Amino acid sequence: MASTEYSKELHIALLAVQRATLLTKSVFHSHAKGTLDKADASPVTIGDFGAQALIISALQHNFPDDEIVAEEEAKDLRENSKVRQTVWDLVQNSKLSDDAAEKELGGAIASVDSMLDIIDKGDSKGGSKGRIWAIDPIDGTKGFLRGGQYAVCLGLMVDGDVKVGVLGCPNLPVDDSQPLTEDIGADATDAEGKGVLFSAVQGKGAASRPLGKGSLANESTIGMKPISNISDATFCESVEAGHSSQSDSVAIANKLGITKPSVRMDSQAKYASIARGAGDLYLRLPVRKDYVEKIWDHAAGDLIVREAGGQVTDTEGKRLDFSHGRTLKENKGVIAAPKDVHQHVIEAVMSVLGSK
Ligand SMILES: Nc1ncnc2c1ncn2[C@@H]1O[C@H](COP(=O)(O)O)[C@@H](OP(=O)(O)O)[C@H]1O
Ligand SMILES: [Mg+2]
Repeated sequence: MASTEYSKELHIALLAVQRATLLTKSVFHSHAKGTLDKADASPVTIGDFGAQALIISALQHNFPDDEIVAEEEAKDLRENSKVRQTVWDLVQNSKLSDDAAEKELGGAIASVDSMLDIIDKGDSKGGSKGRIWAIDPIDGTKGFLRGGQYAVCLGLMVDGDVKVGVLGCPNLPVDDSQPLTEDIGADATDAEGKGVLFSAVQGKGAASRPLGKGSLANESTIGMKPISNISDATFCESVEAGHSSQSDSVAIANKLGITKPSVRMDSQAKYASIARGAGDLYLRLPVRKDYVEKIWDHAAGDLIVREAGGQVTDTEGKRLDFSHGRTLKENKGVIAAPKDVHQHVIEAVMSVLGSK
């Protein structure tokens, strides 16, 4: 492997996200087949803890001095021995079939207690200094439960700037050119041709590759689709009406002359989908004034879209600012679009939101 800046970080992040995404898929299957005791805990809880443990253990092995901001803490696992055992069994059985890759990630976690300590390493306050990884072990909780879209997300920030981003999207099609539809992920977990790892390094472009099961398969460069006429654009938004205003998005679409209905999907799969040109715009329009977005919900997707030729800002046109701790407290909502139409979209967004 050529050693350019952040190439080791990218390589480890890809393998760590691959291993964790495969774990979440196996939880979904065991749950669907009834082999996971439903009384124990929700499959999201189990998948979240397992994926977070696997990613942090890989980061600690390779980058022991880095800080980590992750969504979960081990408190509930420390208090519930049955769920703890379920997660521990799963983590022990989640190995990549490529032994060399598994070794690069540091191999198995030593004990159940060290697994709990590893999960709790994700408690960094974040901030504007140093190397900080942001992890969302299962983003799009609701999508995961529906058998739809969800993503395993990992980003590296250095001095508040995202340098590396990786998204594991097990239910998106491998084929970058497949058009975006709402049911793309529904029940697709086992289907052929699903499962993608997206990645980007600052200044080096964005790529996709099949999720696979062993060594990392060949990557393809991805890029946003040029739009000659904004009225032909396809936009994505959350499935959850509580996460993004679906009435404001209709008004913004009208203003831009967009007639196609939105494509609704959960998770950062939205960022990935527009980055590969399967859709054009991603609108996330605040519903509650007091909600602050979390950095782990955006770090990887923000970089992947920008490296694919897009611009990502909040609803006022300000770049997402990852230097303020665990949240994006200086931003409201997200607007992602190809660079050359982004300003046009922001004007429509500001006009609709400003007139409310
Ligand atoms: N009121 C709100 N507004 C915006 N986002 C919210 C929200 N409440 C929760 N979220 C975040 O929205 C994420 C899912 O985004 P999306 O709607 O794009 O799938 C959730 O991540 P998790 O699923 O990891 O909890 C959660 O962090
Ligand atoms: Mg999330």
